[in-house]
Amino acid sequence: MILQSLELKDFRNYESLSLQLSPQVTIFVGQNAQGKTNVLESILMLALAKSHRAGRDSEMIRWGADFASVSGVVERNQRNYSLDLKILPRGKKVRVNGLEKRKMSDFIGHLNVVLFAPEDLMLVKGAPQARRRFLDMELGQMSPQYLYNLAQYQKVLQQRNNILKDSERMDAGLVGTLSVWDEQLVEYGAKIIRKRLEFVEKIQQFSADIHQRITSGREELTLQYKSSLLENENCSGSLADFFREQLLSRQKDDFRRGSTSVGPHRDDIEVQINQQNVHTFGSQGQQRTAALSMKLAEIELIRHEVGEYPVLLLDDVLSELDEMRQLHLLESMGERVQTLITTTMTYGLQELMQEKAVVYRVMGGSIDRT
Ligand SMILES: Nc1ncnc2c1ncn2[C@@H]1O[C@H](COP(=O)(O)OP(=O)(O)OP(=O)(O)O)[C@@H](O)[C@H]1O
Repeated sequence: MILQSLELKDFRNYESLSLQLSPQVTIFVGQNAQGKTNVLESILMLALAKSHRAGRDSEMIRWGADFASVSGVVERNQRNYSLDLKILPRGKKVRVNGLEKRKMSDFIGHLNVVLFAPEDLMLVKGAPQARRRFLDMELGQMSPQYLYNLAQYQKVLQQRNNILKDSERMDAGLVGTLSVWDEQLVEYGAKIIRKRLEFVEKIQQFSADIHQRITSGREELTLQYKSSLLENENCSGSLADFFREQLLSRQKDDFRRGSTSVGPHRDDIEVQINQQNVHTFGSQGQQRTAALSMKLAEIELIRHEVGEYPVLLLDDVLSELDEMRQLHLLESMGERVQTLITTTMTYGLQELMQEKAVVYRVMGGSIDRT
């Protein structure tokens, strides 16, 4: 799929911006804090209606403005879709081909993106939270149902944790509602785990192939979804039954900690190279290569699932990779994947890409073609 054009109004440091994008490579060059990442963030908003870095949506409204808007035209399956997203101080409004959509899930998924930022190189080395985010971002844009289940799960989890934290100050009636929250937590949680399991199995195949290519066959990469709820050899019932049972048996502890100790919000992906856990035993280089393989696998998985390549967003990441890994990244983009790159480098990359890239210079919230 191709994002043909992008228009911003009062988004971050852009008062007004209108851009045509190359179907192949577009490079945004500029010094720090000029607005390069803001452009990629706005594209992420068109894809996911969610930013990868803003705590609250309203942070993206240009200071002093009433609202922000992001619009773009996406070509997929030989059809064009115009996507509009308006960010208000409270809430968002979205339209597809001019028609307002009440449910975000009817908007998300028209544009698929894979974002690769320097922090993604910590995907394997970093905390489990980063790997859960990886799962949620990709599954979320491929499955509106997953996104819905996740949002419901988070809401219920929050309610349950509020009860656990404040039980002493609450009346017994309210504490007694815990079992109602438990039931909902089990319902949404089991669906999330099943979907994540399926996703990890699929992405494992792609990332193993890519990793083998990058390491010239020396390393075998395996990914496994890890959840304490999947270790239920002694329980003959379903995943939901085991989850329910675990919530009950850990209830006392959970009250003491003031939080819920079991569920998909505690799960992880175990990454192994040649049967060794890379998080614990891998070298820095192995951890970075494994992360690169996982991100590149996302591109292939989306193509496999939705029938077209996603748009690849590379946020200042090339300078973080050595030449060999850079080459693999650029190779896998090839001619097939529309790619948008931000960089502070004024040499090297441009020379490498000059023939096929459209290059924009970014300075203080304005963009000029070079
Ligand atoms: N809501 C907002 N309104 C106006 N300006 C904003 C807003 N939010 C962020 N900015 C400005 O946007 C700029 C940061 O832009 P961005 O994060 O895109 O930088 P960048 O060019 O990617 O830099 P780097 O190379 O350091 O990552 C800062 O100057 C910041 O003050």
